[in-house]
Amino acid sequence: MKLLLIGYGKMGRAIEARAIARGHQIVGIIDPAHPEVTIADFSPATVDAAIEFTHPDAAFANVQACLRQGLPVVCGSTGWLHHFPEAVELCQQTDGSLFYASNYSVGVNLFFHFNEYIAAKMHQFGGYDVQVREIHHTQKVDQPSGTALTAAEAILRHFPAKTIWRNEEAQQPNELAVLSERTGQVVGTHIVTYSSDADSLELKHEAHTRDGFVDGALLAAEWLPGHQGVFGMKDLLGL
Ligand SMILES: NC(=O)C1=CN([C@@H]2O[C@H](COP(=O)(O)OP(=O)(O)OC[C@H]3O[C@@H](n4cnc5c(N)ncnc54)[C@H](OP(=O)(O)O)[C@@H]3O)[C@@H](O)[C@H]2O)C=CC1
Ligand SMILES: O=C(O)C1=N[C@H](C(=O)O)C[C@H](O)C1
Repeated sequence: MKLLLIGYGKMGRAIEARAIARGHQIVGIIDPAHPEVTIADFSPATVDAAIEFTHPDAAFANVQACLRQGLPVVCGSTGWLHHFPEAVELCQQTDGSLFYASNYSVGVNLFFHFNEYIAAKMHQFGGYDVQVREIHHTQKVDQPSGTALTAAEAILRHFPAKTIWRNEEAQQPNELAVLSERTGQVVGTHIVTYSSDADSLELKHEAHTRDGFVDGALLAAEWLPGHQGVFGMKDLLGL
């Protein structure tokens, strides 16, 4: 496949290496260090899919540019989802292809799946409180992490005792604490803890390397061309 990389940081470089090893061709790299190359230079004739891992402030404009150019786009950037409804609308208007996941690792998507199940059961049986924690490297600019927010939003949907999340300790019983920690080079750890006076149940995902994110993003890029609309890992993995 002919891939356009948007963002050439930790994820962009790791995706480049893995993509080439899988036989793909990198036809362009969009990087602030080379402002002369822009998304507008590419078209469906030259690109099968774009893969976007940049920055919360840059992602939406990049997704818009891809959709306007008719490029299927796989986006992994976090911290821009307040614009997601606009991205969905533009995707519909342009008959485009957009794939988004706050976390591309298969393990995390199973973690999301089981978290939804457990949240619903905990609500049904009662007696438990719940908290989300995420730990990442100190270069991460957004908090809470996109992954923690996906897990928190699922808890709000399936565990109605929690109606709102906050990025600190809960002050009221209806508040879901989503706690963030930044330390060292931690790739990404997410923990959901359900606790009662009697016992605790912890669901934990710990990324050891970025390989899981990279492989998932490449799988999405291989799958997306030919699929029109807005998709996520549930579509790809059949969850
Ligand atoms: N969904 C998932 O599975 C995962 C998501 N992420 C998310 O992906 C994003 C990137 O992560 P990561 O690679 O670790 O971050 P890095 O900071 O290592 O890399 C981001 C890169 O994007 C560049 N950049 C900034 N603005 C633009 C722009 N307008 N166009 C093109 N490139 C730009 C930066 O350049 P410069 O430094 O010059 O500004 C930098 O090289 C984050 O939002 C992170 O949360 C990360 C891992 C997994
Ligand atoms: O910035 C990161 O590194 C990561 N970001 C994503 C997030 O915000 O959830 C995914 C992963 O945890 C790594």
